[in-house]
Formats: sequence, C-alpha cells, structure tokens
Amino acid sequence: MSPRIVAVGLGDRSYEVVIGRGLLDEAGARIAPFLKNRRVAVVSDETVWALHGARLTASLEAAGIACPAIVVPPGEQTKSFEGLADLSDRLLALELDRGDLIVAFGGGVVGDLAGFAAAIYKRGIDFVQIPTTLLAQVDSSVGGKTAIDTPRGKNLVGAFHQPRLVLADLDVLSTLTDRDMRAGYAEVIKYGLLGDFSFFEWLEANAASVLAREPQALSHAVARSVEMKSQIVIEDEKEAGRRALLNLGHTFGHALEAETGYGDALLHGEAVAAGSAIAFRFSAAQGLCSAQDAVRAEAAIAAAGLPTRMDAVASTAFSAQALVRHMGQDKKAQGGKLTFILARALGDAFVAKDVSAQAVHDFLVSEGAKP
Ligand SMILES: NC(=O)c1ccc[n+]([C@@H]2O[C@H](COP(=O)([O-])OP(=O)(O)OC[C@H]3O[C@@H](n4cnc5c(N)ncnc54)[C@H](O)[C@@H]3O)[C@@H](O)[C@H]2O)c1
Ligand SMILES: O=C(O)C(=O)C[C@@H](O)[C@H](O)[C@H](O)COP(=O)(O)O
Ligand SMILES: [Zn+2]
Repeated sequence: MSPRIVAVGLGDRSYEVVIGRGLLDEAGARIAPFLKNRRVAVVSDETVWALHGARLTASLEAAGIACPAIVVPPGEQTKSFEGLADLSDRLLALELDRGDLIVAFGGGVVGDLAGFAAAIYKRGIDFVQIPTTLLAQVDSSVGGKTAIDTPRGKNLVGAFHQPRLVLADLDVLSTLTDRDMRAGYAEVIKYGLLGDFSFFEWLEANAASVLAREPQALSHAVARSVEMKSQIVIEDEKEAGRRALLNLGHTFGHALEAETGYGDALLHGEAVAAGSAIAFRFSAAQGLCSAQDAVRAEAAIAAAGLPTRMDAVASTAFSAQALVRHMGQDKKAQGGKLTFILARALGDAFVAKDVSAQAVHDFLVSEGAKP
C-alpha cells in the first residue's frame, strides 16, 4: 500500500500529511529536507517512547540527524501549565536554536503540548507531527491548534501554529489499547456526522474493521478524516466561522471533561462521543433535525463501544449549572452568548450562535443532570 498524501494548502504555511505503513522508518529521510541544522528535539511520552522510540531514533540517526529526546508522563494531566513549564525548560537546556526543529511523537497530548511549546519557544520554531494514536492521526496533528488545559477549561491557553509535516504511520496503531482506538474513532465518526453522510454510512458498515485495525479500512478512515479536516482548515484556518464545525460534540464534551478533572475516568474522545450524541438529541429536541437521525447517530456511536449519555461517563449526576458555566468559557462563546454545533441531519451540521443557556440547562436536566 503506497502512502496517501493530503495537502494542507495554507500559503507559506502549507504542508503535507503523509498516511501509510512503515513511515517511522522513513522519518529521517522525510524530515531532513525541513532542517536548517542536522538536529531535532523529539518530544514523546513514556509509553510511546518505550514502544517505538528506538525505531524513530534509528531512522533519524541513519539520516545523520542528532535527536535528543524529552520524554514526558503520559496522559491529559501533562497538557498543563506545569507540563509546559517543564518541557520549555528542558528544551532550553538542550540549547535549541531557531534552526532546530521539534518532533512531536505521540498522541494528541504530546502533539498539543509540544506544538504549543514550539509556538512560543524563542517566539516560535518549526515542528513536525508524528501522531501515534488514531485520534492524533485523524485530528489533532492536522490544523495547527495547540494548547494546554487549565482547571477552568479545555485548551484555554494556546496558539495556532501549523506543523511543517505530518507523518501518520498506521503500523504504530497496532500497540494502541482498544479503549484509545475507540476514543479516536469518536473523532472519525464526527466527520461523517458533521459533513459527509456517505462517510457516515460507510462507518456504520465498517466500524468493526476500523477498530480491528484492518489495514484497508483503517487507511480509508484516516485519509477521509484528514481530507475533510484539511479542507475545512484551508477555508478557515483560525476558526472565524466554518472551522467551528470540527467542534461538533465538543461544547458538551469539554464541559464533561472539565467536570471530571481531565483524568483517566473520561478520555477526550469519549467526551466527544457523548457530546456528539447529546448535540444530536438537543438538535432533535429543538426541532432542528429528526428524532430518527438522533437515534441513528447515537446507535452508530454506541456500536463502537462509546458512551452516548452522561450517566455512562460518571456514576454521580453532573450539575447542569456547572456544565453550562464551563460552556460560557468555551472559545466559541462571545459576549455572554453560547455557540453550539447543531445538526439539521446526519452529515449536515451547522454553527448555531446565540443558543439560550436556559434551554441547554433544561435539556441537560431532562437528560439526567442535577439542576
Ligand atoms: N489540536 C487539535 O486539533 C486536537 C484535536 C483533537 C484532540 N486534541 C487533544 O488531543 C488529546 C487527546 O489525544 P489522544 O487521545 O491521542 O490522547 P493521548 O495523547 O493521551 O494518548 C492516549 C494514550 O495512548 C498512549 N499511546 C499513544 N500512542 C500509542 C501507541 N502507538 N501505542 C500504545 N500506546 C500509545 C499514550 O501514552 C496515552 O496513554 C486531548 O488533549 C485533546 O484535547 C487536540
Ligand atoms: O481542529 C479543530 O478546529 C477542532 O475543533 C478539533 C477538535 O477535535 C479538538 O478537540 C480541538 O482541540 C477543540 O478545539 P477547541 O478550540 O475547542 O479547543
Ligand atoms: Zn476533539
């Protein structure tokens, strides 16, 4: 299977997303053209580094590239001010200059954190994404959103900083846990739900093959997701409008993540899964889409073993008031008005501004939250 290449055309910030097998072994040769110095700093997490670090190091060294590694603890808690301070200090200790480049080698946590560090290190140096989770391959490595979480909300401190290259090696997904595969799948199904009904139908029929990492199915799911994201990012890089569609399920999902404390209890993809189902049910409750479409969206998400309701992500009821308060901190909110991504149909989402906080609150109570 030869690699598939998706171009992200953004003028002088354009880059390619290369999707294929065995790409880790080609990383040195593929990254070399982007280097001013023959040196990169690789940022990874302990799990990824133990499993795949040796292969990446061998590939970089074979291309004559020095590659000191900075290995951080795995998990969402690392995407924090503390994690950023620690990483920045370790980058400075390596005395990297603006001719060097950072390689983010891991899932979305490493990509968001290392990407943000690259955006601010000496006011910005280049970085390359080598995403190692399904979620990172289909979503977080593409589009240039980088950030850390704060206790007040998800991704509230960050920057847009596009990578120079993305290398998505499908083979590295063989070591990913089934739970993390499912979490990544939530962002895959999001693309079908937000803008491609035929992709949604394909996923209904092929979810098991994708989750089982069957090469053809996986390759199609990753490539179609990246194509859709790339197209949206090209049209609206800084989320002035249409890019917000990629936030389907996130206004609800991020609030659930904030309330559960960004831990292992609720992964980002799981929150997006529940958030997407809630967004469809809310759309149906508002008379925007049919009840059948909401049921079908929920069934497709549940069929992948993902949560679709709040009571599936925490044993005690969430507070609707606390959730709505988090939504007020969402980056799409302006002038005290909430913005949601709602749906007219499967594959037809839209940006709904000015949604009534009271309507959201009452809907969440109808879904089992405490007032
Ligand atoms: N920037 C964006 O556009 C964007 C998009 C979507 C999500 N995100 C962010 O991404 C983060 C979630 O990313 P994630 O789901 O990749 O989580 P993650 O980075 O925490 O990775 C999940 C787990 O898988 C492990 N892992 C990674 N690759 C592995 C491999 N090949 N084999 C075995 N284990 C492996 C990690 O060590 C970790 O324990 C969230 O912080 C979310 O906000 C950002
Ligand atoms: O790239 C985007 O744009 C997205 O919204 C992708 C999301 O999957 C991702 O989780 C993103 O980080 C959420 O954006 P945020 O601006 O709400 O933090
Ligand atoms: Zn997301």
